[in-house]
Amino acid sequence: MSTETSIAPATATTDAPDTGARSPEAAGLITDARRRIDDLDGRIIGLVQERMAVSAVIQRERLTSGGRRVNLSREMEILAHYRDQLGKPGTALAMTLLELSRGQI
Ligand SMILES: O=C(O)C(=O)C[C@]1(C(=O)O)C=C[C@@H](O)C=C1
Repeated sequence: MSTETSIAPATATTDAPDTGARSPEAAGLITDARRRIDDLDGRIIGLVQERMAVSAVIQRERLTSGGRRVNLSREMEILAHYRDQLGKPGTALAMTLLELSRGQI
């Protein structure tokens, strides 16, 4: 048996992960765009973790000074900001960020 028969052809469609595309061109474009999305997601997660750390500093300072962990008027500002920029789903995103940053209330 020759090696040629046992090796799959190295085309874009066979090399790419499942993209759902129906042409090598579309598969290539989708694979490149998915790499950018993976990179953006990694940066977004890093920013969320940075936000959590900054929020923890604020909360610790307020608690140590005798205040409360939560500041609802500030949370309303943040929710409004996200809603203004992203619409209704922005509110849900901000609520998730707040929960990640200060836990459930
Ligand atoms: O801005 C503050 O005062 C914070 O404590 C930060 C933060 C936030 O993560 O955005 C966290 C808890 C508060 O309830 C409000 C906002």
